[in-house]
Amino acid sequence: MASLSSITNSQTRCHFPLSKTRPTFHQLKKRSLSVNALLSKEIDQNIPQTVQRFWQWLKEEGVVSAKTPVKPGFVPEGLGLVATRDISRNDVVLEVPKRFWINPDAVAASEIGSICSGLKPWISVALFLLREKFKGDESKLKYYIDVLPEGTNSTIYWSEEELLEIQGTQLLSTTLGVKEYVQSEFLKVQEEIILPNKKLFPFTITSDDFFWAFGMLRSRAFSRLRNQNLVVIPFADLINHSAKVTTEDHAQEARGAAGLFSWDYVFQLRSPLSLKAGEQVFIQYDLKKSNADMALDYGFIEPNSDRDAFTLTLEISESDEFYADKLDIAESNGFGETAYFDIKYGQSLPTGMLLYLRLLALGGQDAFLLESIFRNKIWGFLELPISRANEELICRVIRKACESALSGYHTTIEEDEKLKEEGNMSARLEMAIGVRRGEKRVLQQIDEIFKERETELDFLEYYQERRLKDLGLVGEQGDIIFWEPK
Ligand SMILES: C[S@@+](CC[C@H](N)C(=O)[O-])C[C@H]1O[C@@H](n2cnc3c(N)ncnc32)[C@H](O)[C@@H]1O
Repeated sequence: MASLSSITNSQTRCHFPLSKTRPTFHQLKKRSLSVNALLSKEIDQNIPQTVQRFWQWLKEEGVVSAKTPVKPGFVPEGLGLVATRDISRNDVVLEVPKRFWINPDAVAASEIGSICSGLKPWISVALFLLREKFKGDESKLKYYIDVLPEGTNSTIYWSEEELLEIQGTQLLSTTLGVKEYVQSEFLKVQEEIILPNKKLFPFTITSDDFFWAFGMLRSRAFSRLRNQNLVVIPFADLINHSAKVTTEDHAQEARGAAGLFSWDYVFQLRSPLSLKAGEQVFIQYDLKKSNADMALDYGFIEPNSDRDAFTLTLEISESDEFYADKLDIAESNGFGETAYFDIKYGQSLPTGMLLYLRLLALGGQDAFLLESIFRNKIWGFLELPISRANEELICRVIRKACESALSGYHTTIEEDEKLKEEGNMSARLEMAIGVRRGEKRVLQQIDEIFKERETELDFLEYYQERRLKDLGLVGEQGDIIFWEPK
């Protein structure tokens, strides 16, 4: 669903103690749970007034009608959409006309359009959302804003104590990087837009407010629509995620009825699964996201290991005597000075990773391959082992990196598993344990791959041997071929 990865995707490692400027977490709004089987056409009376008013507003605006087969309900994931009758797979469950969409176009057409025109899209939408929130009764989106939560379990809202639970993880460094980025964007927008335009922003916007808006966009915006990279769709954004859904194409823009007599673009959501009345409608937010991404963006993770991942960052060192040649080769083959490889649990190493590693480790007697006469062929050579020394160095460096990363976590996999078995923990601690266990499992998997490779070093075929074979000077069994003079 929301894939605001373009906002930032920092891989930088940051360290404790945390910066003191960190914003504090908004308390999650307590929204009591109630039944999820909402079979009547009217909304359940146990549901808070805010949700009832929102539903009423949607009806008055013609967004929902007797034909709409879903309505808001309280579910374990917070608010969600519940089927009011049986729904077949691919049935349209809701349509929201364009005039309700919250996106950069809506900002441009609003009172703050002219002052937001040079801003990053997400910042302009965040300001718009905040302004609507502060306008209260004056806002035409009031009933929608009233049903938005005060936060999520995203790691950007975790306390210092909670963040200690993800010590040593990539999730921690990404979280701190994102927080630093959002905070600096806030200070900039405060100075350049908010404070100089008191008439348009006649209220105080704090860093916590800005983080709230960022978290809402990150967890609720749809990003894969045609022409729409960042759009929040009231009502549609009540839909929750389920791992049971394995397809992603549930949302689309279509021409449809935007009122009793008008037609416009509508955002259309289809159910990926067939459902019985009373069941919750789910979608798949993003198949590609790791559990760490899910924790940061949405504030929940999946329990299975499919989303366990670790990003390996490899870099051509400027102090490498062959820096310029290696960089040239990397760049000619779609890489750069730094390369990021997302390694997933249970999957083979990403394409290009071994080649990039062999390039990084190239030196000594193999350095002749860096000469310009080999420039067009070198990437092909790197597909297979170059020399024992090269392959051995790769194994050593990677295994050492895994060992060092593994030593940065404050618990072992076994300890995490024991804690998990004991159960009875907060959602955030459960996420922390899941992510740190997942990262360690991937690191162990990487270590295993290179450990096994170390045992094969004597049996691999290297560049020189292949070359001699190509020239017909070595037989398939490695025997030297002699020529008898005729
Ligand atoms: C697009 S909103 C969905 C509506 C939301 N449940 C609400 O109460 O407003 C996304 C947020 O819903 C929650 N959510 C969605 N799917 C979930 C899941 N499978 N497990 C836990 N929380 C989920 C998370 O807080 C997430 O950030």
